[in-house]
Amino acid sequence: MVTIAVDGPSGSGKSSVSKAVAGRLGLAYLDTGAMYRAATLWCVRTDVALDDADAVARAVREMPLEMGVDPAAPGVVLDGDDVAAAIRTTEVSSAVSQVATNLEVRAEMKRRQRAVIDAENTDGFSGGRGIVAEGRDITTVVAPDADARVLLTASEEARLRRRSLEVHGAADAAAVDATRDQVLRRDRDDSTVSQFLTAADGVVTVDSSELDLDQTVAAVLSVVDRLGQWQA
Ligand SMILES: Nc1ncnc2c1ncn2[C@@H]1O[C@H](COP(=O)(O)OP(=O)(O)O)[C@@H](O)[C@H]1O
Ligand SMILES: Nc1ccn([C@H]2C[C@H](O)[C@@H](COP(=O)(O)OP(=O)(O)O)O2)c(=O)n1
Repeated sequence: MVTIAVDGPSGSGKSSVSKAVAGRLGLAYLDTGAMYRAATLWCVRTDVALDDADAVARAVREMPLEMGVDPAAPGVVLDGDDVAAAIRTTEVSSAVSQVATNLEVRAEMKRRQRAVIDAENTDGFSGGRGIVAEGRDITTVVAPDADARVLLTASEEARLRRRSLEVHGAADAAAVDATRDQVLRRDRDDSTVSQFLTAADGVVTVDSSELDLDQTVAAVLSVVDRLGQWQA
């Protein structure tokens, strides 16, 4: 059994690369960013003011969230409702840092994420062969004991271009400008509570600026091969 931890800034390729790595190795996949996004949506839907830190923490502790861990179809179910699309809106992207910088929320998320990681590393009905978990603090806080820890980076320009293509279907100057807030401002806010811009001790950096998706997946797989003391 194995845990692979992947952190990095917005648009570095964490989700697409981690899903592909999990698929290739037959592992489960946990998108921890989706959990913070779901927490933000939950506050919005239950009329909790995002600037009321205590109320947000209380709401998140009670949030009925189920995270799917199949890399081919990682569902996000909030109070029985499939919110996979609803958590990707610009409204949620713009607001999520306010929830993610709440330290009580982070403690609750760490507890839930750890439970998923441990379940996937336990023999039994729900247990599998291991998991790839990605986010901002997986290599440092949630799973510093992971078998392989990767910081996925890319230049600001590459990250803006990718996100712009994804959200607006174009990467001209206007589209890139419209993406700045949800990439650069968000990273600035998020980096006040997590270290994902530089690699912590023992974490291997993979820079994807000049790589395409397949090359980035291959680079992460080679880190896992090199560091992994486990049997595939
Ligand atoms: N190495 C890469 N080269 C080109 N495009 C990439 C690469 N990695 C990711 N992408 C694309 O960039 C976009 C953002 O990737 P994503 O995995 O959502 O990043 P993150 O989870 O780090 O925010 C996606 O459309 C994805 O297909
Ligand atoms: N482990 C994590 C994962 C995400 N977050 C926060 C920071 C991000 O702004 C939001 C959303 O994360 P997500 O990975 O979906 O962000 P991207 O748009 O893919 O870059 O959650 C966090 O604080 N800690």
